[in-house]
Amino acid sequence: MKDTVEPYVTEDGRTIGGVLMELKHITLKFGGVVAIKDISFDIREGEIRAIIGPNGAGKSSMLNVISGFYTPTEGEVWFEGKKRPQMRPYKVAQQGIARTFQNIALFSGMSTLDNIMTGRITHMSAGLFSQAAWWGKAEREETANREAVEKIIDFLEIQHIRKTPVGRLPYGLQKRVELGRALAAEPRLLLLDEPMAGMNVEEKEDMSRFILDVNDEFGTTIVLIEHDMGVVMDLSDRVVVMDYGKKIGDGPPEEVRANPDVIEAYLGVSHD
Ligand SMILES: Nc1ncnc2c1ncn2[C@@H]1O[C@H](COP(=O)(O)OP(=O)(O)OP(=O)(O)O)[C@@H](O)[C@H]1O
Repeated sequence: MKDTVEPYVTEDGRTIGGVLMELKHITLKFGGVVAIKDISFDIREGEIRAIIGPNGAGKSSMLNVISGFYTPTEGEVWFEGKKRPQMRPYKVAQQGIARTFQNIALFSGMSTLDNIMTGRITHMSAGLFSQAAWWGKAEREETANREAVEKIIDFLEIQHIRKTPVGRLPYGLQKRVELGRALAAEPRLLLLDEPMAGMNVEEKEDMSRFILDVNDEFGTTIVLIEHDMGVVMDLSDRVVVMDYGKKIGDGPPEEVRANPDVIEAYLGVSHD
């Protein structure tokens, strides 16, 4: 099953396909600090892949390599069977990779609707000039974008706050709006940086359900960084474990949980 590159069906009926992204021998240095040391792993189509590890292990740095925000010092990123050349993050976004951030990065004075609309940017071809010249095209595009955003609002059950400035929303709902903005890009690969951080139990349950629903209903491949081990064990198909920039474990949650190196480095110490 998990060790083969053949597609397989999970116990809960989801199909995991071939390799979507491959990280090959990634090293990332910041001056003298080696944040990632020669790490390789793959991400398969349709799976939920978790990256865990103690504080400072290099998880966010790895997510930033995947999103194209950081260029690795050494190593290669392969996406859809091709080596990804060095490219700007917005180009990577256009390839179908979207993300949320550890600290909420929304426009607090803008409504839920408008914030999610900003996630459609990669689907907007009509620039300002062409909007003036081709009003009809821009209008059709606007309508299509509005429809896509409304669907996301329904999906995330946030109709009641669609007009509310997000700065006035409780934290858990702000995180849901941020997820909505990432979904608005209709990503093939969705990167979630600590989606449950700072949430209460009920908010975590809601967010877990939405992550599973996104994966199930849209077939979106998801990579998430998470500290809550219960959440990681419940949600993920496979887990990469990092410690001091190195990979010390990689496999299904139950296998990783039994790995002595992981127990020593991570599971044995308390977090947050
Ligand atoms: N922009 C940067 N400049 C210099 N050093 C950095 C930078 N970003 C990360 N680092 C360093 O790289 C290492 C890994 O950091 P990173 O934030 O990736 O870890 P993390 O596992 O995500 O940690 P946390 O769980 O605390 O978010 C740390 O030693 C950190 O100080």
